[in-house]
Amino acid sequence: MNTLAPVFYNAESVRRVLNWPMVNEAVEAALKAVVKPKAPVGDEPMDAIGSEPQSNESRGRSYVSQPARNVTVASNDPSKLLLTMPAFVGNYQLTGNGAGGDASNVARSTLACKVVTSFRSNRLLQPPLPSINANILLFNAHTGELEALMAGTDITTWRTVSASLVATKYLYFRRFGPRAEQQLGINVAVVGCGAQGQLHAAAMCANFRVDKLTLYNRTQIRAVQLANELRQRMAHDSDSCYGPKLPDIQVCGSAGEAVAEADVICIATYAKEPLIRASDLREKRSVHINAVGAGEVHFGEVSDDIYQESLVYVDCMENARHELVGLPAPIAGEVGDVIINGNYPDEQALTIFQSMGMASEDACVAEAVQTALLSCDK
Ligand SMILES: NC(=O)C1=CN([C@@H]2O[C@H](COP(=O)(O)OP(=O)(O)OC[C@H]3O[C@@H](n4cnc5c(N)ncnc54)[C@H](OP(=O)(O)O)[C@@H]3O)[C@@H](O)[C@H]2O)C=CC1
Ligand SMILES: O=C([O-])C1=[NH+]CCC1
Repeated sequence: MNTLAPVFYNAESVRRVLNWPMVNEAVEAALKAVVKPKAPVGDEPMDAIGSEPQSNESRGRSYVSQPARNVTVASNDPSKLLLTMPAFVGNYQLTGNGAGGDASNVARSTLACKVVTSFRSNRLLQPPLPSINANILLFNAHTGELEALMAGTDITTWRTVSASLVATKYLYFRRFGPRAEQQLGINVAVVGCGAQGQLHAAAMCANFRVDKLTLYNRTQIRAVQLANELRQRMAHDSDSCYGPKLPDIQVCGSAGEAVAEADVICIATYAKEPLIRASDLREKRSVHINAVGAGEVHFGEVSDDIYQESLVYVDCMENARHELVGLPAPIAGEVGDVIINGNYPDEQALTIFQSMGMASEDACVAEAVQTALLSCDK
């Protein structure tokens, strides 16, 4: 029997404890946990006759149960969607770096279900509302009781941006060396300056040494507003999280112009047609793209000729089988596998992180947020 009523954590409480070290660590844990262990050499015949490879749990590794998300079309308008995203993440560890002062290395387990709507017409309302609205149910992983209902809109934006940060660290920086993310300056382009694009722009500058940030948005005034906000915020916070030199921030008239000199591109729109093409990218490739948005399909906003030249990585191979049908390139692997095994791309590679968004990321971040909030109350 549930002896305590579930706690409600509103958006303000959640925002109070969100920080990049905490979210990045939780998202990295989720990305690693989805990786299925490879059967050891010699075990293949067992797998071939239908036995499951040994589970992550039995090897003492983290593991995930994450069924394909359920999508409900929420009116006659097929762009209004309700997504149900459950996940269990078992046996994962966080060092506590940023997680509310809880520095214990104990293994954690998390059971959660995010319920999220994507109503892109919300931005046309007066006043506008976010396109994505989410709430997360957090259960006691041992008893199954509902412990908390947590506002999940900010968690969705932060964990999605964090997945791009983690992918950039391992798929781009680590090709140049073990601490390249602390040493190398990069040019970043952000295409689409909605909720996702805004936080991608701020977070890239807060987590990496960004020399130049180029912004493109279909409605240009939003890119101009974002550029002004970022310049003000960075000048104000210049001692804390940004590198020795503040980035040069430019607003561009086209997506092609924005990406022309970029090392790292973040694209997060609802566009169904490609906004960037291979001819837009600089000739000496060595470029990484975080492809975040989804129009009709996840991969509509980047052209086929870019995919065909790229190594494409995903957050979760199993989800990709459902959600990336028709992807114009083979999938090279999972980001978590690159983190675990250190099999980084070559320096000159063109890489894409095809971000679908995982319930396990929401679950791990929500658990870290809950831990941080509980430790604030002590
Ligand atoms: N991978 C993941 O885990 C997640 C992905 N997403 C996806 O990220 C994308 C952005 O979400 P979010 O930022 O919250 O949405 P917003 O509504 O806040 O922003 C939408 C952005 O897309 C632009 N846009 C829309 N249609 C077009 C078009 N046809 N051509 C060019 N630009 C267009 C808008 O430009 P304008 O200002 O001109 O309207 C705006 O910049 C969505 O596809 C969403 O589904 C969201 C959450 C998680
Ligand atoms: O992963 C997620 O939460 C979402 N992906 C697209 C809309 C919301």
